[in-house]
Amino acid sequence: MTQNRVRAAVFSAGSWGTAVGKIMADAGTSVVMHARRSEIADAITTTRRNPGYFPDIELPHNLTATTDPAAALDGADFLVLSIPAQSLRASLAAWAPHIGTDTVIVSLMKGIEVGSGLRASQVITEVTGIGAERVAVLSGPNLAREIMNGQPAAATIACPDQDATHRVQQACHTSYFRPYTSTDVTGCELGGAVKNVIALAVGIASGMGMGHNAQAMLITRGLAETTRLAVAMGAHPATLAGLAGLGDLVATCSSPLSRNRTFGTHLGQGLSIEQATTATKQTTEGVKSAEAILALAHAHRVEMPITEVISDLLHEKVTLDQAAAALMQRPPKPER
Ligand SMILES: NC(=O)c1ccc[n+]([C@@H]2O[C@H](COP(=O)([O-])OP(=O)(O)OC[C@H]3O[C@@H](n4cnc5c(N)ncnc54)[C@H](O)[C@@H]3O)[C@@H](O)[C@H]2O)c1
Ligand SMILES: O=P(O)(O)OC[C@H](O)CO
Repeated sequence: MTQNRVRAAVFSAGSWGTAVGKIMADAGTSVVMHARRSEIADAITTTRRNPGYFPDIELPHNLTATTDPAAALDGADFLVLSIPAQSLRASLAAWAPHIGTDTVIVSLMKGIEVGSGLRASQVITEVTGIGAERVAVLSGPNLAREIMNGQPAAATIACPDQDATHRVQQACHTSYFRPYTSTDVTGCELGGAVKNVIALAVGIASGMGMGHNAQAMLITRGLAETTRLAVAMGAHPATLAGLAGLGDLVATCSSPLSRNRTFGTHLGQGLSIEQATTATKQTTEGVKSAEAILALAHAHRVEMPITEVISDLLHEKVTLDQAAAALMQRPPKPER
């Protein structure tokens, strides 16, 4: 690994933040993680391990951590944001005064803000006043644990400014992580957010004892409704057939490592939403975002039957059996 003199501040030191911090450090970028808890920050800097998430994985020597947002952001070329989408607005408002005038913000978040219906990149531009050309998103089939284990993965980095996209690409390209570039921010963010809701549905089906036919049906029809919404909101359909769409959907819906799929499995097995939340522990974006995505679907007059049923289930308006019947008993129609 060669040092490239580029600096990245990664907020925060959760599962995906830690994995992307490691990727960037392995790519030669100097990384400072921001952790809320001093015991996590101290452990990362002194033991080169994150005891809260990956106690078994040694972190690179060019990655340190702090609880001080100003220190983390001092001289940073990139601010990488990886916190729950619903807490982005409040947290970023506190960090914004420390962001440099040339810093490019990279969003890793896969959620839609409840109430506003905004994607994370839109919340970022609204809160910071920074132009969209300095806000990139990174999304793809990226289960953090596999990447921490050094297994190969790829992602899409999207930003309207191609120079910014290429700089982010260089700062996170390693032997095990292959980033592609795109200008379709909307498509990447919607692909990442909606796949979480579809993964909840697949998990529920699996928990209820349904087989691979049912799961494949949900994945395929899930992609159809994701693409309908994304295209109605200005995305390119090819993005939804790429890493940030189909790729992420397949990984998340298939893997027991996915928190969204696992949460759904718990519900399908009869756990309450409260019990599933306790059992899942880490951020499960689909649970909150389902409602916001459904509101977008209504606003854009797009049919999203799976999202609608999952939103109804999460609001306890229907039972599991009623949800399954609601999908299977829809009027027959052509596939497209
Ligand atoms: N874990 C993955 O494999 C993965 C992969 C790709 C994308 N993502 C996305 O990355 C985002 C973060 O997920 P994660 O897996 O790192 O979650 P996580 O639960 O592992 O970590 C969340 C981090 O955010 C911090 N945090 C929680 N609430 C906060 C608040 N109110 N203000 C500031 N910080 C807060 C926590 O301290 C923690 O460091 C999500 O949008 C998720 O969809 C996750
Ligand atoms: O664990 P999940 O369900 O949040 O999914 C993680 C990543 O988004 C997979 O790409």
